[in-house]
Amino acid sequence: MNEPVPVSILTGFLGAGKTTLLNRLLNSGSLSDCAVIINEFGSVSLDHLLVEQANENIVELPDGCVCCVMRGALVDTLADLLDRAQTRRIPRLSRIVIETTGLADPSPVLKALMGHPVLMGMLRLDGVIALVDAVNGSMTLAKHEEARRQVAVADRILISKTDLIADDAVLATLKADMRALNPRAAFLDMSDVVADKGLVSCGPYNLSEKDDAVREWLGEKAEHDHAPQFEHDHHAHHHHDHAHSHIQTISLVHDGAVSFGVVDAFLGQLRAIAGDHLLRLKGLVETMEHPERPLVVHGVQSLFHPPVRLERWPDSSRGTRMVVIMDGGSLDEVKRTFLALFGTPQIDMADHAALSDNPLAIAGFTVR
Ligand SMILES: Nc1nc2c(ncn2[C@@H]2O[C@H](COP(=O)(O)OP(=O)(O)OP(=O)(O)O)[C@@H](O)[C@H]2O)c(=O)[nH]1
Repeated sequence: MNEPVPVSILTGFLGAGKTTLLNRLLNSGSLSDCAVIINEFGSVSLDHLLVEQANENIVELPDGCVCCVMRGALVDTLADLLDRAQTRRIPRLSRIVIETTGLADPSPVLKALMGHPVLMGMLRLDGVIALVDAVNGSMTLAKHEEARRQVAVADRILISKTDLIADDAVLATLKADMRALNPRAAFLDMSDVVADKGLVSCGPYNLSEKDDAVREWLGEKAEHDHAPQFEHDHHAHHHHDHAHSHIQTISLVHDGAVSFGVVDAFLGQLRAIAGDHLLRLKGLVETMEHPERPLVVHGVQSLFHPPVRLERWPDSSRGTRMVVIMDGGSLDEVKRTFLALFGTPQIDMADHAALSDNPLAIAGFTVR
């Protein structure tokens, strides 16, 4: 009988750096005999395009958040991978890594796996690795229950974007916030970690080392009624909260190339329109300046990363595909601005020149 295949869960709030870490692991060869399951929130999926390697072991779950509606699809995908490995249609798997969406509470995923006796005969739940962005981390933990749960269930917490933090006190506060949620997890700095197999291998997931609240979420009766540091409710459907909250997503698509100035103007306008409501922007853009090298844009709350260019298009589509995720605010305004700037004429709407010549627009970016 084959040894159970370890399953690692990679979690972390929107834009924390999960795909960046996966790319480092894939490029270092550490995941060569592993399968990677990617789940994304938003109907235009980009993550699989931003993962720099394409092979049959990288599987994208269809649109939807794995913690809510996608648990059935996850179980089917795992069963299919195991079947393909057993029937030697793919090589034997040494590990499966599941990347959750940034809005996922990982506990229902863990619970779904733990509660599936057939799968658990063939799989072994290994570590939960949570990524936390040093720039937005404390604010995100304060505002979003999903982020608190990601930290609480983790065995290992990787802190990303420490290179962007000038003040050590910010990091100290973040670590204290995370300690309050998870007293035992190891903290690692993303800029120090070696991207090898050891990073995703934490050893069997050990519930007895977890906080009472975590054991309760995972269905193990806890001694106490609640743990005060988590403002979670005990309603059976707590994990559906984000589906009914103010979090909304929009996909913006445009055919044909645009100038870099248009992209720059749109990013400036987006910051102004969305303000604190913006959780995430990511996109691939065909620019007139380098049509063969797509521009990748990333915004994570108020932090906009410098756009980068990919060497080539990851698939046969061209043009612009962007996803914007907001917590409240007006997606409609974002859409109208996009249509105006990207050159889709609309009645009663400012045109491109009026918007891009706006003296209040936020100053631009340089492209790496
Ligand atoms: N400076 C810096 N940028 C980082 C670091 N980690 C990630 N980023 C940037 O953060 C942005 C978002 O990173 P992703 O890897 O796409 O984040 P993600 O968690 O996969 O995002 P979602 O799937 O949307 O939740 C990108 O522009 C990355 O280059 C880091 O340690 N330092």
